[in-house]
Amino acid sequence: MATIEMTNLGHVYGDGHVGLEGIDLDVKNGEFLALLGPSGSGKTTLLRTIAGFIRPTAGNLAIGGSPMAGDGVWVPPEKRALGMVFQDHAIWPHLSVAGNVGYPLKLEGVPRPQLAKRVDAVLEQVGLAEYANRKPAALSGGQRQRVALARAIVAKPQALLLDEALSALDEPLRARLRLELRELTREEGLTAVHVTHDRAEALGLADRVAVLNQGKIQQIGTPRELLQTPANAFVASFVSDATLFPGTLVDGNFHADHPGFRLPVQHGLSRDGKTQMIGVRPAAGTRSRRAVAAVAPTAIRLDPEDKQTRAEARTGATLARVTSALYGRHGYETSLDWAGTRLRVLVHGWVPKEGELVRPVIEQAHVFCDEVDTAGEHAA
Ligand SMILES: Nc1ncnc2c1ncn2[C@@H]1O[C@H](COP(=O)(O)OP(=O)(O)OP(=O)(O)O)[C@@H](O)[C@H]1O
Repeated sequence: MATIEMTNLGHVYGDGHVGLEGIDLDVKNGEFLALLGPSGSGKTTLLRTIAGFIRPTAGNLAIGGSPMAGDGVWVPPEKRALGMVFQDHAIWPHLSVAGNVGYPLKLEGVPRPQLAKRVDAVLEQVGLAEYANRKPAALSGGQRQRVALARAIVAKPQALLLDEALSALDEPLRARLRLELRELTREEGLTAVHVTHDRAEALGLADRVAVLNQGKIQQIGTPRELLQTPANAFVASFVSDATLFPGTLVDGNFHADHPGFRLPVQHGLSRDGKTQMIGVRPAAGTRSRRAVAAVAPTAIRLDPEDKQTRAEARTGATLARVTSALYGRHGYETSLDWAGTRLRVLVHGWVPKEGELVRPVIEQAHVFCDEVDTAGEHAA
């Protein structure tokens, strides 16, 4: 277990592609950190840079307080004492389970009795004690991934690096391994960095999550912080499925371009009531500027179709039409067409029907300045 410190870390690939830029990230001792982001955001590049498979073109990396890369220092991967698990559980088919798990210790020249003891202990931890003599071909996908995990931790690495390690597994096995992985890293006090594009997995598993986009960190925070106080429109949209509404901020009041958008509370931060407008940071001396409001699916109430909504529709009010409603664990995940904007809403207590006319009531929005370009890109 160790800290991992990155300062202004960057990597430009040989063809000029920017993989990472200006990464400042400190992973604490024993912390479980998830790297989350869309495809091509730099998650794998960052993990491979920590592992030592990629040499950064800028900045510094230290593990356990020792410099690994930067300022003329370069420590190769095999000298970094890290455990790695990949998506495709690269284990050797010709070795038994115990042979696979003990391999890193054998390379280190650990004496046989000591090696056998440690292998037994780790196999016990991952629930494979009875499978020590089996060949990988006679194991299930989940069991093979447990072998890969046992092999990664057997030599007590400084940190565990996981690259989409659970992504190839089906639910509910994946959910079970997620829990086991968390328990195991806690028991061993392991520092872990886990790459995933699965938001639920990152939020459910990690102490903190670093959200990446286009090679840069957008926000680092606890799952709660990312959901409650997203740093920008990208994070709100990617992490919470927020719908983005471009508009203008005039003297601290947000005016959306969308004809139906209303924020009941304007001017500032009213955190006490249900209706909030958070995160308005108007630039000094600027009275009017473009901005974007991010509205999470949980921050909108839908009033179902009734006499009143039908009457409103006749008078030209901007109502929304339900395009789909999927039953989920937390309610109906509902998509709507709201005057050309695709709106996502989580509905409780009633079942929205396709084609139904409903009235969206926005209860909370995060408003961000300076992000109209990003907003345009990510608006649904
Ligand atoms: N070998 C390479 N040469 C040039 N560019 C590369 C190379 N590998 C990755 N890239 C680019 O670097 C950026 C980051 O890629 P990376 O694989 O780290 O993203 P990722 O977030 O892990 O994506 P995914 O979830 O699809 O695996 C992308 O724009 C990608 O096209």
